[in-house]
Amino acid sequence: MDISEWDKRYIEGYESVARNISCVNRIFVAYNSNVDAIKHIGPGDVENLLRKVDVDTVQQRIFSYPRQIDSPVDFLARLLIAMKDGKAAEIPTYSTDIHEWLTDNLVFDEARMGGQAGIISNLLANMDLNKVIAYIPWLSPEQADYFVSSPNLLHPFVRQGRMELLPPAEACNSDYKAKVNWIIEFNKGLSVKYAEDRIIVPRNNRLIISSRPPWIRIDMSDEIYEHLPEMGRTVDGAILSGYQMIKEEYEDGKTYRDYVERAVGAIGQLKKANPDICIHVEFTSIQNKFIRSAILNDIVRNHVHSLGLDTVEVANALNVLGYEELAYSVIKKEEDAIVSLYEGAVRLLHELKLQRIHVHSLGFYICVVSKDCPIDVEQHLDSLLFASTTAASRALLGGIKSFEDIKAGLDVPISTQGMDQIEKLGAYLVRQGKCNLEDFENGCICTRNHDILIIPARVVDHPVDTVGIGDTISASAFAAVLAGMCSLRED
Ligand SMILES: Nc1ncnc2c1ncn2[C@@H]1O[C@H](COP(=O)(O)OP(=O)(O)O)[C@@H](O)[C@H]1O
Ligand SMILES: O=P(O)(O)OC[C@H]1O[C@](O)(CO)[C@@H](O)[C@@H]1O
Ligand SMILES: [Mg+2]
Repeated sequence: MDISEWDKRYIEGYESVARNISCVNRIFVAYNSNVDAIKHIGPGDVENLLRKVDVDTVQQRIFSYPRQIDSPVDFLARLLIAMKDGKAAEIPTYSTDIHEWLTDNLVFDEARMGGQAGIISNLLANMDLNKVIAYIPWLSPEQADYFVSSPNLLHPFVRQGRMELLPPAEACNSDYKAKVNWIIEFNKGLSVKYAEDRIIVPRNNRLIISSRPPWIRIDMSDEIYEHLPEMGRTVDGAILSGYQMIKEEYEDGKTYRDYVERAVGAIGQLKKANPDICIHVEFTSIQNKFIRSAILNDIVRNHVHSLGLDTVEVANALNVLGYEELAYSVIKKEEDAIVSLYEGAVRLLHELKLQRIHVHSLGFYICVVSKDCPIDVEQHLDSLLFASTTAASRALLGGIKSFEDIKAGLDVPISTQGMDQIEKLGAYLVRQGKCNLEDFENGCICTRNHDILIIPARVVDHPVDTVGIGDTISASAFAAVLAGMCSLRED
């Protein structure tokens, strides 16, 4: 299909999901939400910060590639790396020092809902889903304020042994404090001078400084955990994220094993009363390779149906699963990178025993689906087209306040670079005898042991910001897949 035919197919996809989305009864979302302190870096901002530290030390730190932020030098080193590559990254910090230094030296532009679970809960509630049940282990009054106040967005609360669903403002605990992450957004074309170097940012993206206060636990209270089967009975799907905050060791002697076990147990609890529940995990940039491997091998593998992630995260996942060569070819800027991305997604689908793996990249999405996925490829394509429309609207407007807002995304141009990229993948698939050109052109490819959906995505030239667009893509696609499943049950 050419761009005008894709435009028409996008409208069909949007309308199909708009008809079905009300079939979804409930979606459960957990664990992580935080406050995102967003700073849009402008000309001279980085140079000003560099004047406050020793630039030679920053240069040295760039070579050592810090995997956590303990100082302004670590922060500036990772910021320069991210800006130079235009790549998204999330780096943990375990002290409040950098928060204070950034507050004193950078000042943020806006404080907004952050965290995959927080962003996704608000998105789904604003899409008028029947019910979104959000669970945040550390829901403070300040954090509760960042949830949309809507009757369809509730939080579980156990009182006298009974579980109730309350608005977040009534379910919060004043003993908890807000967790604040810094989001440094940088725009394509921004130039930064440091030492003898000059960086020109190649694409809009963001660096996340993830605060990891000592009280953070990716876990559920025993009371909520015990009531999960009761809650899971009426839930069509669950979207789980935040596992990146699991640590190898804790001050009380517990280790990551305890929290991995609880995470797997919670998924088992959800399935207990509702074996058909569909589980999605939203992945992210995880600096600790050991934890990244444990999440994939011990939580996702065998327990999860659906995985959402971006291109770099596919490479990172392949790396810890032993496909180092393939991981490297995914991220090197060469002609066949998209072919490696597809081949990598196929390996992850089979290695992790998933039903679907949805990869979002700037300009195109690839979704590899197992043969036992309940919805057909055309319905699945609708969900990706709907997701791209929703993401484009978020990038254009800065947020989705209603289902109506999503339509604005249909006017965002389809990426011609994305079209060029997927043409390369199409040529490869036809050469490999995996499909004929017509199937490829329609975006739906059925091979012997998996199906593939490939779409060119709509891309906003100057997005309001980029943080959370990936969460938006994965969650709206997953909600649309659930809608497709529910509509099949109703037919
Ligand atoms: N300007 C844009 N217009 C449309 N989509 C975009 C734009 N910028 C980024 N995206 C999409 O958002 C995705 C970002 O995903 P990710 O890095 O997972 O972000 P996050 O985890 O912060 O939500 C990109 O892979 C791309 O598909
Ligand atoms: O790992 P953490 O600290 O929960 O942070 C997740 C980060 O990822 C995002 O959800 C974007 O995906 C940000 O909003 C948030 O700051
Ligand atoms: Mg993401």
